[in-house]
Amino acid sequence: MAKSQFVRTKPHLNIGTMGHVDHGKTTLTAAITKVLAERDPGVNRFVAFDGIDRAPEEVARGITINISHVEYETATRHYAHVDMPGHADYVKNMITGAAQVDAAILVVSAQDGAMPQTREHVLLARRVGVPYLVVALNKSDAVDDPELLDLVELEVRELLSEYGFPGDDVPVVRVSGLRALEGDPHWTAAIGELLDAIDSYVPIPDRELGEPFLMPIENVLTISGRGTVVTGAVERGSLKLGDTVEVVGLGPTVTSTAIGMETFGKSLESAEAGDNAAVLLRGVKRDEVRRGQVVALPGSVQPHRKFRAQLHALSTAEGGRHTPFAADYRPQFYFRTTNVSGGIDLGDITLVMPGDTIDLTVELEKPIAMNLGLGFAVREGGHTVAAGTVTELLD
Ligand SMILES: Nc1nc2c(ncn2[C@@H]2O[C@H](COP(=O)(O)OP(=O)(O)OP(=O)(O)O)[C@@H](O)[C@H]2O)c(=O)[nH]1
Ligand SMILES: [Mg+2]
Repeated sequence: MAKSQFVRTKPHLNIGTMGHVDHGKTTLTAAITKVLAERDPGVNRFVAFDGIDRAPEEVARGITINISHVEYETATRHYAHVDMPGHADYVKNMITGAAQVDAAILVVSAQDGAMPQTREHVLLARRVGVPYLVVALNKSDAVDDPELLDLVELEVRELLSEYGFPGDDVPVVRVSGLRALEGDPHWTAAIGELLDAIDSYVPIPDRELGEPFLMPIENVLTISGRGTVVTGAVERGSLKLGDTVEVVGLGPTVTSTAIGMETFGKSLESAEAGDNAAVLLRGVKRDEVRRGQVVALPGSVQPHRKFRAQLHALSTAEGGRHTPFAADYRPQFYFRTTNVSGGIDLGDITLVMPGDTIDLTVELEKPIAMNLGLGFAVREGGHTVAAGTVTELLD
């Protein structure tokens, strides 16, 4: 059965919900799809709360992409929305997902105000380069006192400014995901206001279409009778059907040709930066490629193990360590869609205190496809303890 063709009619943006555990990210995501499905049922589909976190489903004889994304359209734009979990595992998703979002909806419960993970996520959004934040002051139905809402709003604006976001200008919209899901007209209109704020505040991103193609691999699938498919969000550049690509990182570089492409179940002639794409690779076996590698224009990116970086050790208040670390430290380094352990050389520095920003040399156990400016996170025991940027390639 032939797939329908993906038609680019509106600019496409990637967006996500982030924020403290239980502040209502998933409820809000469901509410957005509900409000838009009612507004424009021809293009939008309601995704209920329990439909948002489900595992990827296989499409018979087709190519499946990462379905933890929901898709919707406003009057002017097409959005892919990823609902990021609020627990400690968050950062891994942030690096695989939010590093590629064009904006994030910071969900803050009006009942609780900014909490430790709200702070941690704002900091990480800054570090991994999320360019725009819009605040959903959720659970506003549960707060009767408008002065209390003003106070929470002020507190969130200050927090944003503290981490270099324009706290005075960021839209802060009072919403109730729960009441909107229940169909309450006041809170349904509030979701509309939030979407309007996103449409008007977040500019259409400059997609780096002129850059060499690069897509980090999130998943590898086998389509029986057709071959191996890799999925991910295109980071930069574009890829046409029939183009030659290299799969780089973690092991030997593999050369192949893109012989099929899809996005959200529709076939693509060309995958562009910002697209969630599935790419069928000719002649590649299932075990030759894996998550954590990148698909790239041949010769445009090399695997590296050794590099210089600027590193910010999160303060204890930002969710970081309680104690300093020294040169014998061997944590996990999270790049794009994978993590690798590595050792560090601190030069003259003996101890790195929580809150310090330093320059250091890192040597990874396995090579990662790397360019200058690539961001990474450092985690130990399920917690993010530092965020860094590659400043020099040493091998
Ligand atoms: N009163 C009220 N409760 C809400 C609202 N939104 C969510 N809740 C409730 O808050 C709880 C958490 O909601 P979720 O949407 O699961 O929160 P989350 O941020 O996705 O949680 P994690 O993914 O676990 O971090 C649920 O019991 C929701 O029913 C709201 O607007 N008003
Ligand atoms: Mg959730």
